[in-house]
Amino acid sequence: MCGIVALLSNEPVNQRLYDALLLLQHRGQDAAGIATLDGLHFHIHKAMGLVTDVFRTRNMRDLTGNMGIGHVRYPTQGCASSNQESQPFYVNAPYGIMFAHNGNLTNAAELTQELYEMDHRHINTTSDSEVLLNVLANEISRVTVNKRLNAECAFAAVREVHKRVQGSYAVVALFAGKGLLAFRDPHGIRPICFGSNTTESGAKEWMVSSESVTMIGMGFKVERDLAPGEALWIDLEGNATTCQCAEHPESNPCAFEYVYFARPDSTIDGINVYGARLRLGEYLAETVKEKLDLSEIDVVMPIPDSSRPCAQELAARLNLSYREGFIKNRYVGRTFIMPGQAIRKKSVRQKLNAMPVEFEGKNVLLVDDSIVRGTTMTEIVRMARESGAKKVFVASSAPRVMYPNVYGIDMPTKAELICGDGKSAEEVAKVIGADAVVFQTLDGLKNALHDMNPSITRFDCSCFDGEYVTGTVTEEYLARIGGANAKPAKKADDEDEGEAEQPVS
Ligand SMILES: O=P(O)(O)OC[C@H]1O[C@H](OP(=O)(O)OP(=O)(O)O)[C@H](O)[C@@H]1O
Ligand SMILES: NC(=O)CC[C@H](N)C(=O)O
Ligand SMILES: [Mg+2]
Repeated sequence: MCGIVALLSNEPVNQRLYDALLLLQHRGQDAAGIATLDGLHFHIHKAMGLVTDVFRTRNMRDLTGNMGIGHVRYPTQGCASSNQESQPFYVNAPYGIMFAHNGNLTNAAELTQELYEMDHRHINTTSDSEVLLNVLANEISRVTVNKRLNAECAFAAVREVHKRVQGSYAVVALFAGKGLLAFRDPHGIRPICFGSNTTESGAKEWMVSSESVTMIGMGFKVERDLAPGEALWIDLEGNATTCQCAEHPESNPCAFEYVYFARPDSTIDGINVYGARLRLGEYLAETVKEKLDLSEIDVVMPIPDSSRPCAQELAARLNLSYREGFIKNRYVGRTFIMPGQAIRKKSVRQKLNAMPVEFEGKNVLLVDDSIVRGTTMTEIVRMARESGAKKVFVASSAPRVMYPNVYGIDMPTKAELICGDGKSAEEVAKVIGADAVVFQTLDGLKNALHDMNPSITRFDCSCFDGEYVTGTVTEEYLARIGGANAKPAKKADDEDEGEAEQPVS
């Protein structure tokens, strides 16, 4: 999952893009970048690291201009530890395009070859986002032969992109001297929304972002989500036009956004994420009631951060007491999206600390939003026992994660998933050392989300049920990415660290 943002204004945008990226930091911790457009000149700064580490005062000063885009990266393809694969990406023709992508293409290898042989375009990284940028650039070139780039041309190009590209994509692309294009894949797997604001001088400014929290946090009015397959063009005068570009759009938003990825204070496709997590707690409470003897449970505890709303609702429904037994170190980021198992494992202990006073002599029910590789829960159960818990039960607000995700969450192989070999809840309990484990049912997940927005009839639940909504994912593809991703990534420490300056706050 990455975070993308674009801002078009009549005032400088550098500081506000930085602020927006801070609000999207939970979507990607590996790299960050901002590109601004000043007249016909792009300025860009991007590097590995958190937003606060990447941007120094001198970088910010260089990012002049009243429009720009930003990106925080959580890699799914290509090299995880490369400055060159951090975004935004740039191509100089046609016009000069600065580009940021959230999602994952499932035909990037075929497209790379096709781009080289048919379109004579060279891809110089292993990032699927560079591939998508070049497909877009190629289609823009084709539709603008003897024409000036405008909304109509941009939409025609997006139609062609939909035909060639498979997978998930939410994109912002800034064209030098022309305007901003944003678009979403025909299944609407990854989120993207847009909003506006009227400045003190009366001018209208626009923001496009992965999540509504950036707009709310920065005083913009959320207009709406881009619909699946829809594109938005905003010209340099600030005139915005939208167009449905897909032949058969379908709304299949990613269920994992609601379970874990997105911020609870965002609303995606009409579903408030916090509300969805409470609802998941209601359904999970029903399953816990069926599977466990409630009289045995003394206390319900969340695993900070993401499981809190679910755990609170579950405790309330079951009339059980709710306590915080784990204290989170606020300076350690999200462990699931860290690169590499060793760092993830070490970080769980650094991030969470158990308070014996809440555990001694008690039977505890620990609630997490998901158990994916089992890294967190294995450590957590051990810590609960070390702190004096008698019995340790575990509940997950997501069903068993059994299949690779190919749409933007970095879990490409079954082998790395604790339930990838089809383990039952009892078998998982043995592996993580719990007395019992209860998973949300698949229907519980689907119903909870559907209740929140009945107009959406199918969510992308592929990592839970193995059904890939784009219909283009083959066994051969899954085998290929499993192999490719098994390659050890280059260590982040190998990169140039640059000179230290004061971060901008
Ligand atoms: O089974 P695993 O592979 O360990 O993955 C699942 C865990 O990872 C996430 O936490 P994370 O620390 O990333 O973020 P959070 O603070 O938002 O809960 C998620 O909330 C689970 O706790
Ligand atoms: N999670 C994402 O959206 C990743 C974007 C892109 N596939 C990359 O690996 O950089
Ligand atoms: Mg967690």
